[in-house]
Amino acid sequence: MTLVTEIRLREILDSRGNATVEAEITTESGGFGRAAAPSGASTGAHEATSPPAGEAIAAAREHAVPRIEGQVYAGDQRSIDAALRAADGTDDFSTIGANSAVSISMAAAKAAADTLGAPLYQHLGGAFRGDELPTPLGNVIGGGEHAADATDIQEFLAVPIGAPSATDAVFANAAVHEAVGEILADRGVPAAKGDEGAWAPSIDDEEAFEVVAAATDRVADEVGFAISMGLDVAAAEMYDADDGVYQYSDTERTPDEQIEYVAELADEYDLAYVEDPLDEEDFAGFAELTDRVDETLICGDDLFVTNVERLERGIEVDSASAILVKPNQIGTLSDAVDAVELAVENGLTPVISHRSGETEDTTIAHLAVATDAPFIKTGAVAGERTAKLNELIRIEETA
Ligand SMILES: C=C(OP(=O)(O)O)C(=O)O
Ligand SMILES: [Mg+2]
Repeated sequence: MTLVTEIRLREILDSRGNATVEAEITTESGGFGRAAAPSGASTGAHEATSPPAGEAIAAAREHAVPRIEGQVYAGDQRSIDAALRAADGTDDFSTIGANSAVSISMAAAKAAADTLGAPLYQHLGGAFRGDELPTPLGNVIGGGEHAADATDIQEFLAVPIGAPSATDAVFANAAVHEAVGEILADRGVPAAKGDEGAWAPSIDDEEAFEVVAAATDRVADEVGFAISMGLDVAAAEMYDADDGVYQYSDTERTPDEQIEYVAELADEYDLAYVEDPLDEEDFAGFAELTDRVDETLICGDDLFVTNVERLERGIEVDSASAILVKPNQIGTLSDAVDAVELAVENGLTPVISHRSGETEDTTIAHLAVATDAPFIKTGAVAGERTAKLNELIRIEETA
């Protein structure tokens, strides 16, 4: 039986060394699930609220735990997530915290899978899910809010679109990361790493494009399949709403100039993917850019924040061709899956994603496989990133 008998909550460390929430759930027949909440640095203004871990845990113990223990079945994910919403009583989880909610939601799914003796992706995706595995987007150079004194654009991503398998794609991204390190060294550029394990050199965006293009070309030649480039501009972080301009280190761009700039980059570098090219309130600007580019996925992260209401707004005006899905942006697995389903019904590509602050938790690898998402964004190297990538390799072996 999957009746939840016990929920334990504790503070653990995330990859930035901050406290985050970990949940453990035990079921009546001894099933066990453990999950932890990630945390963002370049968070969207419309994300669910995550208070400090200690406060979130205290609130969840008071409001949510008594409503679930002995009363809700872990295998019934919708009921678990409805109980979390009812316990919280707000739209944005500001009572118990999205960090408490998402860790309990994910731990329940894992406890149910354990009780059933099934892998998590199978429990979440069911027997008749598709058999495609997601292609990983690997962050190889990063700046913005994820590193000091580095690029303006937050993420330069390797996109191994021609990889014959997810495993080949994972290794290709790591090879691009290594090649970027070598090319930077050849140029005499010292580089530490940012929050997600990507190189964080003190170079301008133009040089980063050159370096990543050289690295993807070099590795594509070695592995014999196509590797494109992608970006997360995280443009909301550089948008100055008072002046109505995007602030770059060396220049500023009006919204029209920003659209022009990103469209030119997409053309010049054959970008397969651009996330958050414009401010999180600019549904119309996103739509203009999506219309301008042919081959480039335009993805909304801060724009949609995994929220079906914001996604509906974007669908009405054709704002984007892809949506980033981060379970902790919205607070439960059910809400995240609803966003994936609405996106797919309307022709948008779902991209399941990590946060810049992560743990060893591997739920998103299973979620991506369960939902047949074509892409997963979870870094290229660093332990908390390879935890998910290695899980994908294991899943590919058995799925
Ligand atoms: C992963 C990202 O960063 P953060 O978790 O800081 O929002 C992102 O912006 O896509
Ligand atoms: Mg983003």
